[in-house]
Amino acid sequence: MRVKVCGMMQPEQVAELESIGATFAGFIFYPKSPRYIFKQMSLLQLKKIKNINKVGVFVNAPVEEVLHMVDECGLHMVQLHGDESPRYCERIADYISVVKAFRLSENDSIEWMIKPYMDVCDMFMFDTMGAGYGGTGKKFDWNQLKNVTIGKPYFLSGGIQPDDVEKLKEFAKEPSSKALFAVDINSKFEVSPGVKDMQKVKTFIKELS
Ligand SMILES: O=C(O)c1ccccc1N[C@@H]1O[C@H](COP(=O)(O)O)[C@@H](O)[C@H]1O
Repeated sequence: MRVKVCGMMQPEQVAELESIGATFAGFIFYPKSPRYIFKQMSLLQLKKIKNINKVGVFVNAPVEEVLHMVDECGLHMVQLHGDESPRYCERIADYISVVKAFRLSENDSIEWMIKPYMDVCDMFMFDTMGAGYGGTGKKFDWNQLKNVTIGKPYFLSGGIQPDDVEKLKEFAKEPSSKALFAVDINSKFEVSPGVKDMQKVKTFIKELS
């Protein structure tokens, strides 16, 4: 199973990701996040990272700013984690692959939420609704995804933790999980915001593969 390690802030830790089997590194471009990339990494350091797919995570940022960062930092994919409209996603998707994140509450109709985005995004992400926009460390009920036709590859996110490996393997076996593209990990693997426990990340990826 592919793994995206999100909220990376330390160049030395990013450098390790490929060799331990991660597919994507996520960088948060949301200034209000404790994982805001430019708190600990310079633009030049980010530009120099070449050995892993770089995903930029944005929250309601102006389109021009997102596209500027895509070019400046050499991003491979953009994750839109705010309240971005389908038209907004479409404008970004003209230039780069777009992952639209949906923050789920109990009883949300996923089919209804994703429908307007179906033709304007490349992939989806499902995360947990909470205070703020992401990095809540909380899980939603994955059963909400059962019996839903997602129709696009998706990332499973929200509070995924080191001891979730067996649960994830079981989830991936469900017929309705065939669109599961990758697992997204973040705050539950941290020593402090933006500083990952790389041993935990390594063990998780190894056990999951
Ligand atoms: O991590 C953040 O600070 C953040 C801020 C704003 C938008 C998105 C953010 N992170 C994303 O949230 C998911 C879930 O994180 P967690 O596992 O619940 O901590 C994470 O993978 C990021 O993509």
